[in-house]
Amino acid sequence: MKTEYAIQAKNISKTFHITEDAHNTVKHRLFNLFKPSKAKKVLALKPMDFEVKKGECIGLIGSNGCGKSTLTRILSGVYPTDTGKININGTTMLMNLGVGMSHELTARENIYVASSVLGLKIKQVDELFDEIVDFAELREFIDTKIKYFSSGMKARLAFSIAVNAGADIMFLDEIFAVGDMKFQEKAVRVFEMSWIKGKTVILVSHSMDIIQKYCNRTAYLKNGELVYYGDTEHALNLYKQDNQIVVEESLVL
Ligand SMILES: Nc1ncnc2c1ncn2[C@@H]1O[C@H](COP(=O)(O)OP(=O)(O)OP(=O)(O)O)[C@@H](O)[C@H]1O
Repeated sequence: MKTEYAIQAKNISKTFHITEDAHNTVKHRLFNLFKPSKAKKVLALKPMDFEVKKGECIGLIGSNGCGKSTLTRILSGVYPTDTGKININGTTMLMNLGVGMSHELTARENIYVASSVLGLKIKQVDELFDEIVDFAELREFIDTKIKYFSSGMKARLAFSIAVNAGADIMFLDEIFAVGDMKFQEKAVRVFEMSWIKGKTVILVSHSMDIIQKYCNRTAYLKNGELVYYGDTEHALNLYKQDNQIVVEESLVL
């Protein structure tokens, strides 16, 4: 039987160009007259191939700044890739703190915009609207601009839209680390359901337990490089080995 892929990415990479010490205030300019701003390149993702089969739940692990969010943003189309090619088979939704939603729009407007991006018609959004609002538990704030929302409220709204509007491929960036305890429990329950329903999930998490529990394969990133992609147990072991905490003997009581 032919394998069906949700994501096929070949030779993708990303470099960010940043300027350090931009002298954009008068004070800054005066004190730095003879010191030009420095341009710097950050190679956030080294060239890599990345494939996800339909219905898989893939873990993405690695230390802070190793490129996990950059990879999910490239695969979900938020950032263009510098090199290579990406084939996506289905609708995608990236869930992390409010990415993909407009801060100047209300929760109601964001529901309509995000759902239509996922391919729903206005009538379908009308039908799902109450379910999305109730699941997110945000009825009171439905006509509030989301720039006034807490990070947990934004994450709840994004999660509820994705789950109810039915994105085929979900990028969940630390989704279980936001929201209060009650919402986290609900998110876990729904997550298990959505997964069973055959959705494709790419799960970014610093929680080894969550990765171990849900992911059949895991990618381990280190300094922008994909050092391992395969068996979850093995990926977690490599990550743990690289991050063994050495406690100085003199500090041990
Ligand atoms: N928009 C951006 N502009 C410039 N540099 C960026 C940008 N986004 C990320 N970077 C840099 O790219 C590198 C990878 O960042 P990324 O956010 O992908 O890491 P991460 O693995 O998701 O980290 P964390 O676990 O802390 O969330 C870092 O060095 C970061 O500073």
